[in-house]
Amino acid sequence: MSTPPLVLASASPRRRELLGRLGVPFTVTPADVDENVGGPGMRPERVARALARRKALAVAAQHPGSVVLAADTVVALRGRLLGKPADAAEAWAMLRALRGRRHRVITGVALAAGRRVWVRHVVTTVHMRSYSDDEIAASIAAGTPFDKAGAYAIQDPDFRPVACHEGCYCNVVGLPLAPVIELLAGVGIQVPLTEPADLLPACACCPLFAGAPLDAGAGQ
Ligand SMILES: Cc1cn([C@H]2C[C@H](O)[C@@H](COP(=O)(O)OP(=O)(O)OP(=O)(O)O)O2)c(=O)[nH]c1=O
Repeated sequence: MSTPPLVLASASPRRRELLGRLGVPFTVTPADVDENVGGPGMRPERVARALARRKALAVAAQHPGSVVLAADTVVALRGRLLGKPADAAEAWAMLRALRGRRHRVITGVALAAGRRVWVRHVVTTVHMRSYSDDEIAASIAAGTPFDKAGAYAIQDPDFRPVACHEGCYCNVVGLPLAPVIELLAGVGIQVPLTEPADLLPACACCPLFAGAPLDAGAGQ
């Protein structure tokens, strides 16, 4: 049986690069959806899952016969949801609120085939270091915050705002590969992993990338 074509429903260069590392062929069609979902009290997991689902189904409607992968990343700080900052003032507020504290990053992942859709999510706990106001200003001047949930990039080689994280690193960058591998297998797309025995239970994808920084980096 031939495997269905795979479409990544994303405009994110980071998601494109992470999926590319799995070695399965795919094309890209960004999803254009309303990112407002639920009410103010909605749990971050539900928001990330609902938006990933919405993106996958929107692009699946344009690609009958393909399977469509989409994701959505949100940052949750003490019950508040931080999305992408609208302007420099919002980026300042987010980076000051996150400074020296712990928060959660949740990415919802959805795979759609026609009108069927499967959804997963992954949570990573991130501890920020106590960076200075000058470092925040430099990051904003570089333009890094504006397409990132929470106004930062864990992969930013200049700012390096994260002290440490627990769980999946790729999840923070925008695409946790363990559930992606599982969902693709479910529709008959096998990822050519060579060393599955080496994968850690806490994060089945990060060891694949040890020592290999993202080319897409922080700014793109
Ligand atoms: C927290 C964090 C987020 N991000 C990025 C991942 C996502 O691209 C973005 C969150 O926004 P999303 O709305 O999840 O995604 P997007 O609009 O960039 O792309 P698309 O919907 O087309 O797939 O923030 C990082 O690159 N590094 C980080 O450390």
